[in-house]
Amino acid sequence: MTRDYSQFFPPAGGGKTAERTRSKLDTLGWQPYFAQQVDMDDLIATPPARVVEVHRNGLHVVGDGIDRLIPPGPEATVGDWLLLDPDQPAASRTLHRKSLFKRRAPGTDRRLQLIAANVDTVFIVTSCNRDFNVARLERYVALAFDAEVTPVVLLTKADLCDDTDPYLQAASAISRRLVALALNALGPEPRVKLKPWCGPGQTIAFLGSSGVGKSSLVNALMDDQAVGTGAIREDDAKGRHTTTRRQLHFLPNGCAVLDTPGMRELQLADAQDGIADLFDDISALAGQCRFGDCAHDTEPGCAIKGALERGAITPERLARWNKLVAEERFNSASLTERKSGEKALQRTIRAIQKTNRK
Ligand SMILES: Nc1nc2c(ncn2[C@@H]2O[C@H](COP(=O)(O)OP(=O)(O)OP(=O)(O)O)[C@@H](O)[C@H]2O)c(=O)[nH]1
Ligand SMILES: [Zn+2]
Repeated sequence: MTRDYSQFFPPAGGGKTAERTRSKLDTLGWQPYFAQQVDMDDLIATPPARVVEVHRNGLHVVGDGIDRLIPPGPEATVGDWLLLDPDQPAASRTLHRKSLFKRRAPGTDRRLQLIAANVDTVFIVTSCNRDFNVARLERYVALAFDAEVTPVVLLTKADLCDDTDPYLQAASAISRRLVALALNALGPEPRVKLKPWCGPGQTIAFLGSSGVGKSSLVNALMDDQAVGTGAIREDDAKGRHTTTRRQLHFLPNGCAVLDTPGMRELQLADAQDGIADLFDDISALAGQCRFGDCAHDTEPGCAIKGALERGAITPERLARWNKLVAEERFNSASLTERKSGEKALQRTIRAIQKTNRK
């Protein structure tokens, strides 16, 4: 179904303005998915604005003629679209998301931590060298599926590698739904090869270990407008905000790049649905075991063991599935510990700040 949403845009000042509004919003990543959630009255009273940064003291939002900090209130993260209530910004409505990277904090409250919203494509970056690791790639692909974001695997440093085929084959074998490309992250190649996912209005993000070429790729997409690497720093011990770059920034062609510390720290925690997607064949088999709590070990009527014996699944893939499931459990557990550690640290920092103010 295609619909013309132009009617939803306020015609204030004539057609030219409406067009300008639309194109400004388009370059911020406004898509029919969001437009169909609002009617004309909403749009006039509460113009759309996108969250480009989350600060401790509020949300930085950008829209057509909007570039401001609003107080905390809306449950939103970087990449979210708000209908900005000009009189009561804290009461602005968050539109339904196309996709969401999140973490569920385990423990009693199981609070949801929102990492990044409305990413269209996530580039999972690794290099054609010893960084390459199928198990790690699988983990990232599971995360992407869980977030409902399209994953594309990028194998960088192809220029330093004699034969990229084995890497490409191993990466492509992870899922039928996965595209994998080998390239040189430096120079003009990324602009050409990544074009299908980096058009105006698209939102992209990068996942991968340190040193694989994520910043180089962004720089290459920026033309020659260099992005300072390491430009984002966390609040320092005194609680001063030292971020120097927006977490959602825009390429000259109107493609949005989402880069948050949270994205870089994403673990497998809560990628359960993604794992099920990635190993849909094995997950389906697990559901057919005679016992609901089958450990796929010595139990009679185990569908997974049966498939293994028939050669329908390989022992290697089964081992990776087992490992992912185990890691997922481990990560969820260690997150609780990490969280309580963080809270204790924050309490200490606050106590120090208080003493300093006296
Ligand atoms: N020859 C070659 N060098 C590359 C390629 N990609 C990255 N490099 C180099 O590898 C180093 C690390 O690249 P970065 O872009 O900083 O890697 P990163 O993933 O952003 O690393 P972090 O910022 O630590 O997360 C730099 O010296 C790059 O010039 C590539 O495809 N070919
Ligand atoms: Zn079983």
